[in-house]
Amino acid sequence: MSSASTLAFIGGGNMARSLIGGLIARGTPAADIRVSEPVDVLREALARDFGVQVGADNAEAAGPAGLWLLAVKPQIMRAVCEALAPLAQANRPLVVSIAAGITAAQLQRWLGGGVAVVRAMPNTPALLGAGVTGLFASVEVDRNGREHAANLLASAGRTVWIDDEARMDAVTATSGSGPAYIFLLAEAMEAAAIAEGLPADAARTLVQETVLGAARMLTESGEDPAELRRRVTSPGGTTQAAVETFEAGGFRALVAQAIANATERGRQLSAAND
Ligand SMILES: NC(=O)C1=CN([C@@H]2O[C@H](COP(=O)(O)OP(=O)(O)OC[C@H]3O[C@@H](n4cnc5c(N)ncnc54)[C@H](O)[C@@H]3O)[C@@H](O)[C@H]2O)C=CC1
Ligand SMILES: O=C(O)[C@@H]1CCC=N1
Repeated sequence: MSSASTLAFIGGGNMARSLIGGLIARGTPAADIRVSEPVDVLREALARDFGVQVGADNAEAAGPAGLWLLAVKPQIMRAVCEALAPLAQANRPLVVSIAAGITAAQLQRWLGGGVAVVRAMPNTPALLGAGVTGLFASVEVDRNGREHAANLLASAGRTVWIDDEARMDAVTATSGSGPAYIFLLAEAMEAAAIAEGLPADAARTLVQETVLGAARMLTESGEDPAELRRRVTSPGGTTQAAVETFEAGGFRALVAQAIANATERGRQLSAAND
């Protein structure tokens, strides 16, 4: 018998862990979360850290659950879904997939058709409740299903509905992968600070707090990033010297190309794993 309140994670890797951490921190009872994960150490860590029910059998985790959260890699999504198709047809759960690229139509087909499918693209700050998730619902998802999916992901941070599924690859390239871009910038800033003679621990603290402070100004002021940047930039000053260097090096075009390539990779993941 499946229960609407029980949630099954199929795959208990990095992103599942971040989402589970967010859910538990915001009051979802651990007893309502079941996780299926083949790697022993990951399974044991989830049970130890969050108190959730764990196992290695996908159907066993999914059987009692009204909502399935598919958190496996795009490359194995087809095999995982096809193995769960009889259960999906019998129980008609709400299925939420967080896989990059994989489309609602593919998930539908692999699960046997007629299943309510939501595509969600969260990001790892979900662990702190500071994530953001783009959501797309297939036509089979009713109002309750949309609310259920949105409430689930709201425990990870803010949610944004996307009407055109084709744009989910752009969401993935912007916010799904986005934390890695900020971490890359932090790595580069730290290395540069050390090269300028700062001790490593000082460089780390300075970069960490700068990223945090800038992110808070961006979100809490609601102001345009260009205006916030302008206020740091004294004419003829140090910031101007740095920003001109970024611009001369093609920073904006590089960011645009990086996000375009990530978007294209989403499409390729769909085609390659069909
Ligand atoms: N890491 C991230 O920042 C984000 C990842 N995603 C998506 O989340 C999904 C998972 O990504 P990660 O957590 O990064 O990868 P991961 O590799 O950390 O997690 C996937 C987990 O699935 C497990 N697994 C492998 N075969 C399985 C099977 N047959 N049944 C059940 N579990 C199985 C693996 O052992 C692994 O722990 C991907 O589809 C990715 O596109 C989405 C948003 C952000
Ligand atoms: O790199 C990836 O493919 C996944 C999807 C978004 C973040 N990580």
